[in-house]
Amino acid sequence: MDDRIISANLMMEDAAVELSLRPRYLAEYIGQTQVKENLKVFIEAAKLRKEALDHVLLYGPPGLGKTTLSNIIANELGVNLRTTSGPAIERPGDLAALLTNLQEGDVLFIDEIHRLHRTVEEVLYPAMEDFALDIMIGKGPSARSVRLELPPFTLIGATTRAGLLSAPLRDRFGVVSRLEFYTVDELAFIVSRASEILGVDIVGEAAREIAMRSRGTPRIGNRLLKRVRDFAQVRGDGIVTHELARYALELIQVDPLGLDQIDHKMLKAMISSYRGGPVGLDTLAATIGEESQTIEDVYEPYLMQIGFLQRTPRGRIVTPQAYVHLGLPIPEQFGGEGGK
Ligand SMILES: Nc1ncnc2c1ncn2[C@@H]1O[C@H](COP(=O)(O)OP(=O)(O)OP(=O)(O)O)[C@@H](O)[C@H]1O
Ligand SMILES: [Mg+2]
Repeated sequence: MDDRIISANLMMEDAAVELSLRPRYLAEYIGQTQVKENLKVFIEAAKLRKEALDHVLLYGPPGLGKTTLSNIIANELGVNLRTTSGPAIERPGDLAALLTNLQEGDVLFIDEIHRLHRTVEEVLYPAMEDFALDIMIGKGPSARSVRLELPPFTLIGATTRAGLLSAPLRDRFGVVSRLEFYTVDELAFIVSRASEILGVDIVGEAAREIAMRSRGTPRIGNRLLKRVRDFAQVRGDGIVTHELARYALELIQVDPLGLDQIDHKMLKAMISSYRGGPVGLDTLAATIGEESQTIEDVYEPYLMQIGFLQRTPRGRIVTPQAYVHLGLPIPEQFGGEGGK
């Protein structure tokens, strides 16, 4: 079970708070400037032409704001949003029911769109392209297909794994946007905004301290803020000072770059047992008792982003920067002393 405090995956305890912290309009959506600027134009243009916005694919690691952005797009368009997810649509008929219930211009949001069933995906093609459903009536030789018109709509698909999307599905999205990890400044802003909404008294340096340890991910920033607030209330006088934030983050074992004990364990195991790599993904997974896919989608992207891990055809390798961060001597193959 993935219950690490630095996990970017949604946890039960996040759900209620996330709803209240979710920005509702583009102007409140911090960061992702490129994606936002483009969307602003496309939304404006669709509204001017009184047409449905082109289909949008949002991809990137968990917790970066894909669901949030989908809600915002519907709000900005002033249309309804229907939400579902790839695995929830079991049969083509389920999708047909969703589609025929849409009103003109509505947004249908399909989360985890890479997990759509093949047969369902095929129904989606004509729906996306021609706003039509092809329905088979009857069986055997007398079977025939009837075409049903749909109101023009916008499909927004979200995925952490764009690589798993079939080419025909990917090609049917007019707008494809990749969400990036947030900068420390952006995260500090997000944490400050969340503090205001939650009524947490926090100083700027503390918000920044939390931001630095949030792995570029708003969901983690908001979660760390809640934990730090607990310490401020129980061990302090309710005010999140810089010292208190540092003290709390140290106790919950999230280091200054946002790595936890498991990251440390993984990197150290790669160094001590495999001389820093290359190590295959499955070996790595077995070493830390985590699923390969979770490592690949959730933990590794950040470690690569900060330059601690590199992916090579033969496996993952630990970089010199990681040795420095862990306080270990840089090995000879990187021109270091190798602990001699
Ligand atoms: N740009 C942003 N500005 C402010 N807060 C944000 C932003 N992006 C995300 N958040 C916060 O982070 C939380 C998580 O975002 P969201 O649920 O949209 O992520 P997601 O990409 O859909 O994750 P998953 O891949 O797990 O579905 C939101 O509830 C919101 O509070
Ligand atoms: Mg989501």
